[in-house]
Amino acid sequence: MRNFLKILTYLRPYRRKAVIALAALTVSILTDLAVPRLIQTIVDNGISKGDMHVVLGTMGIMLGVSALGAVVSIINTRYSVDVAMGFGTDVRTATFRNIQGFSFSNLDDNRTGALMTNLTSDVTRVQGTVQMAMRIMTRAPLMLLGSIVLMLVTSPSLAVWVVLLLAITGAMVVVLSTKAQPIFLRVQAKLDRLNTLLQENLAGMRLVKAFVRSNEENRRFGVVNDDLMDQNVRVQRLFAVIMPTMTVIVNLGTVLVILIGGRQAIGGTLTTGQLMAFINYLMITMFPLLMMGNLLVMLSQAEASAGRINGVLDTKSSIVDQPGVIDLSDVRGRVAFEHITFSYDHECGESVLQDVNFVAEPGQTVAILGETGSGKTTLINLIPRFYDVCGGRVTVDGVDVRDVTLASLRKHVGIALQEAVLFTGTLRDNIRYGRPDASQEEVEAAAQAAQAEEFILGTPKGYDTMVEERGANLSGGQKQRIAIARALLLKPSILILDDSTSAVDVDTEARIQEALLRLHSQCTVFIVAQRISTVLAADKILVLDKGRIAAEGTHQELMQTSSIYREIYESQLGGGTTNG
Ligand SMILES: Nc1ncnc2c1ncn2[C@@H]1O[C@H](COP(=O)(O)OP(=O)(O)OP(=O)(O)O)[C@@H](O)[C@H]1O
Repeated sequence: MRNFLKILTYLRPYRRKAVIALAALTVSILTDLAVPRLIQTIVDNGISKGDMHVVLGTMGIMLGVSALGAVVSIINTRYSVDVAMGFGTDVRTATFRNIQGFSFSNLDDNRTGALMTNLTSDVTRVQGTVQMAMRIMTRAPLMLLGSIVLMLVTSPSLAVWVVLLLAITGAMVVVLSTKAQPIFLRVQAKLDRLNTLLQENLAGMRLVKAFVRSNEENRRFGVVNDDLMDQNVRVQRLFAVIMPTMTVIVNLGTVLVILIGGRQAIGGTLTTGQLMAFINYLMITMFPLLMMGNLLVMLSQAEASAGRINGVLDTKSSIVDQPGVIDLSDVRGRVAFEHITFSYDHECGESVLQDVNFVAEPGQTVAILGETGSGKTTLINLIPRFYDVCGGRVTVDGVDVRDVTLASLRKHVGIALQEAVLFTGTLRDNIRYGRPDASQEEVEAAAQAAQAEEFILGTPKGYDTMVEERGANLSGGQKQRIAIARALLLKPSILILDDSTSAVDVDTEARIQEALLRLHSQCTVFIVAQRISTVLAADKILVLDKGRIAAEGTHQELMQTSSIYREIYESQLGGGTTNG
């Protein structure tokens, strides 16, 4: 229960409402417990003695008690719903906010599907359990206690038998729910797997179709879905046995009470009213006790969910501002890599970058070339400090990127990521994503430089055209140009284009480069490229090979000095233009 109890700290703002809900619950229990005693009075003092006044008077009290019971029940439900919903919303918000603070490395460690499950079904389950806790879960033990006390007061000798029966039933409930617990946890695990599979499938539906893998996907889904069904069937089968068994026990208990109580009543040591009260107490005690079985299972599910939520909530971003760091201001754009070693492994095991050294002077265009997997994206990700290095340091204007605030560093770095991610909203909103206050003129200027304006104005609604989920209504090249415009709008001192013109035709790419040239004096540009035509005009070309800089220089220099570069050049442009 450690995780569930820990997450209950989020109940703190709702303490007052929780107390009201529990107070209302206590009154409602008292009213429930009063009814059998009132029936006893009606039978013993009214019907047996032929006193209609007692019958009518006690009935009046019963009605009043029932009405009070109904009112406090409504109050209890209202307040417990308020508490549970508020609690659930706060936990969801806290989890979401913590995920927003995740570093790239934290995101690498957490699968999207699992995070989605945390934010949806896990939070809902914990929230549901809190609501149950304030209604039935507290009710059951209190009811049990109250009934036992009242039974002992009514007839201690009969109560002893009933307490024995309750103890046996309680033990059975614990045994059965302990048996059911692992099955319920397995159902949960299967459901999580189904969610992850569904999410992956729906996100990649186009790929599934393109590769004609629907049958295989149907089979995969079928396996997981059948698995879930099997587990659910096992749970239901267990319940099919548990519920009738419990009913038999309740009935046996009633028979026992009638047998022993009947004898006492005939012998004159127990009144008929007391006997009836006993049977009623047995009923109102047994059912909450049986329900405790379900509640124990619910608690263990909530514990598992709370464990997963706590896992996310306790994850601290691996990239944070160190104490005493300053804001980076007035950036000129000199970027230096000094003996950089980097690994994705938290323990800095296998290196992806090794002893990388270079300097990009303000206003220079630095192109990074290299075969796939050579470490190009990894290298540029170190400039905005998406990851921390294992050795060496990355500096901007001579300052280590770890010695300035993340927000101020990233404000000066515009980046168009390898995969152009767009959000639902208008094209304008997407371009303005990093600077929502930008004017229309600024948006247009950025779109023009990114060669995006022509296609934007070609759409019926222009800048107001809605982008569908993940930019589904745009072409790859259009998405890339919006992503470049988005980066340019920041007017960054350092601009990073990570293979972000790969889906754009060569002419458009050349026009984007011309526009970037005009920005030269204001901005240091890093271009990761696969196409050599993209890098010919760069002030400096870095050729990466298995995480090391294999060659560095301008196009002309590299044609003289680097065989790897010459090979790439020959293979792509083979004897064509040598401008640059
Ligand atoms: N998030 C990550 N976690 C672990 N390993 C990674 C991660 N990202 C990249 N790698 C590994 O690091 C190496 C360099 O990857 P990187 O993406 O930097 O290459 P790249 O040169 O940009 O390749 P491409 O041209 O295909 O984009 C690869 O071996 C890759 O498998």
